Amino acid sequence: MLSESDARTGLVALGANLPIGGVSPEVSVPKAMARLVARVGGKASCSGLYHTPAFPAGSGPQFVNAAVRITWRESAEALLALLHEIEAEFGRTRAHRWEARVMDLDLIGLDDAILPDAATRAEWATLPPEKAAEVVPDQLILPHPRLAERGFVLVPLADVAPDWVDPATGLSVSEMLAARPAEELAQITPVPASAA
Ligand SMILES: Nc1nc2c(c(=O)[nH]1)N=C(CO)CN2
Repeated sequence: MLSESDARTGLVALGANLPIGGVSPEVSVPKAMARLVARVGGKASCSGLYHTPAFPAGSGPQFVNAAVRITWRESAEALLALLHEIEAEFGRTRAHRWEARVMDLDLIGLDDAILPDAATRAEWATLPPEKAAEVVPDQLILPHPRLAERGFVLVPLADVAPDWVDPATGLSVSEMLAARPAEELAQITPVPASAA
C-alpha cells in the first residue's frame, strides 16, 4: 500500500503547433491536459494556454504551450511511459491514413529528483545550443536540462508551480522566468478564450 508520503509533485509541459486530425492545438492541448489529469487522478493543476513563437525562430507555426502539476506515486519511468502513451493517442489519427502530428508532453521535473545523476544532467544542461538541437538523450534526464532557457516552458509552469526549485541549480521557476529576456517574454501571449 502506498502512503501519502510517497506522493511526489510531477511537472509536465505540453506543446503542439499543428492540427491533429483537423483539431487545432488550441483545442487538442487542453484535451491532452484533461486526459493526463484523468489518467493520474488525485490533485492536479492546469496552467493557462499560451501562444509562443516556434523555437528555434522561424522553424514553423506558433505553438500552443501549457503545463500541468500532478501528484505522482510511481517511478519517473512510469510517468514518462504514461506521457508517451498520451502523446501517441493524440499524435496520430486515422482520418485518412496514419498521419504523424506532434503533441509533446515533456516531463520537466519530479520533486527533487536529479536523473540519471548530477554530472550527466549538468553535461546536458551545458551543451552549446547547436549541439543541443542535434542530439537527443536516450535516457531520462531530470529536471529537464534546458528548462531555464525556455520561456515557452517557464511561463505556463509559473502558473502552476512558481515556487518549485530545480534541485540541480537551486533556482525557482519564478527566478528562471525573471531571468528571461523581456523580448522573449513579450512574444508569449495567453490564447484568447475565443480560440480554445
Ligand atoms: N515555442 C515552442 N517551440 C518549440 C516547442 C514548443 O513546445 N514550443 N517544442 C519543440 C519540440 O519539442 C520545438 N520548439
